[in-house]
Parts: sequence; C-alpha cells; structure tokens
Amino acid sequence: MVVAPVVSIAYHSGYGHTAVLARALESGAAEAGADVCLIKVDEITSDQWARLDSSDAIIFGAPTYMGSASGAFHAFAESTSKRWNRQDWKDKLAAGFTNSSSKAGDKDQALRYFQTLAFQHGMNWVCLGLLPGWNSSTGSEHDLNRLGYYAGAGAQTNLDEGIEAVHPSDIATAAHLGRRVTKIARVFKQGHATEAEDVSEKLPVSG
Ligand SMILES: Cc1cc2nc3c(=O)[nH]c(=O)nc-3n(C[C@H](O)[C@H](O)[C@H](O)COP(=O)(O)O)c2cc1C
Repeated sequence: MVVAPVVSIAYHSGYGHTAVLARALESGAAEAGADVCLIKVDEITSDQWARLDSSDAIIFGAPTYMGSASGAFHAFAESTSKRWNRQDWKDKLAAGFTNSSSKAGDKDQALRYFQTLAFQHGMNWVCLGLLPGWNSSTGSEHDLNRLGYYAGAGAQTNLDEGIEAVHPSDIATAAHLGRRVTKIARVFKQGHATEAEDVSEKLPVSG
C-alpha cells in the first residue's frame, strides 16, 4: 500500500493575496489525498526544512514583485544552496504559482524563476495542465486558468483591493494545481515503491 504523497507549499505573501492562493492549493491537495502543509518561507523553521526534505512534491509560490518572485522568496531560494550542492531534492516534483496586480505584470518571469530553481535542484516540473480560459467569444473571466498560463497558476488581484478580492477563478485554478500535483505525486510514489520491491526481489539472498 502506498501512503499519501507528502506535498509542501513553500510560499511568501507580503500582503496576504498570495496566501489565499496557497490555501486554495492546500485544499486541492488535501482533497486529492495529500499529506499537505503550508510553509511561510520568510519564517521557515528547522522542522519545516526537514519537512521539505522529506516531501514528494514542493510547490513554490510568491507574489510577483518588480517582475520576478518577491525578494523574500529569492532569499529562501538562496538558502537552499547547500541542498542544491548535495542535490537533496533531486527527482522530487515541483510546481509554482504567483499573483500580481496587473493582468500580465511579468508574472511569467516569476513562474520561470520557480522553474529554474526546480531545475537547478534536479526536480521534475509539474505544469498547470489546463488549456487557457477566457480566450473566446463564449469564454468568461470565470473560466479556469482565465489568464492563460501553462507553466503554473497565475493570478491577478487589483492593487487597491484586499484579500477578499482574490478572483474565484484564480482560487479554483490554484486548487486544481494542488489536486494535479498530488495525483502525479501519487503515481511517482507508487512507481518508486514498485521499483524498490523489484530491486529487493532481485537481491541475492545472503547466508
Ligand atoms: C514591491 C512591489 C513590487 C511589485 N511589482 C509588481 C510587478 O512587477 N507586476 C505586477 O503586476 N504587480 C506588482 N506588484 C503588485 C503585487 O504583485 C500585488 O499587489 C500582489 O497582489 C501582492 O501579493 P501579496 O499580497 O501576496 O504580497 C508589486 C507590489 C510590490 C509591493
């Protein structure tokens, strides 16, 4: 029997908007059967570092600030360098999400940054897996993936509004990504377990 995939959401949110999306990802992952937890990267504890090290999947999230992931997220990314050196996170799954005030706002740069971080760690990137919404005469802003991202979940919240204004479509899109990462993590975990069983069956019996 394969136990629940361990999914961690490592995120920063300066003013709470991105945190709403992080919680949506958490709900989606829990719904799909993950052992999931949220980790604020600017307050990360040693237990939470250990949790990241034992995760099957890490989902990176931050607001887009000045055309990239926020500085607090960059500081976290830099503090993973010893893990990078040892390739501790190699072959884990990774995914990403971001939020900004402009409809575009260079969010793609933040998502690409998460991807680069994941690739440097030898992780396997899980894309959003949704076609773009809101791109036809019959589409609406309430479509999933209303802003049309492929690499991850991209959300938009007006700069003069609070966390209650985070768009329902963006929340649903984030929940979708949480479910998707969990489902793929389960397949990976099952595969690793089967591989381990195969190897142990082939080992010569000693004595
Ligand atoms: C320092 C700073 C830089 C920002 N840079 C961008 C940007 O490059 N593009 C954009 O669309 N919005 C930008 N914004 C707006 C934020 O992305 C937006 O307000 C977002 O909802 C904040 O998320 P948070 O509440 O999780 O911090 C910036 C905001 C701040 C404070």
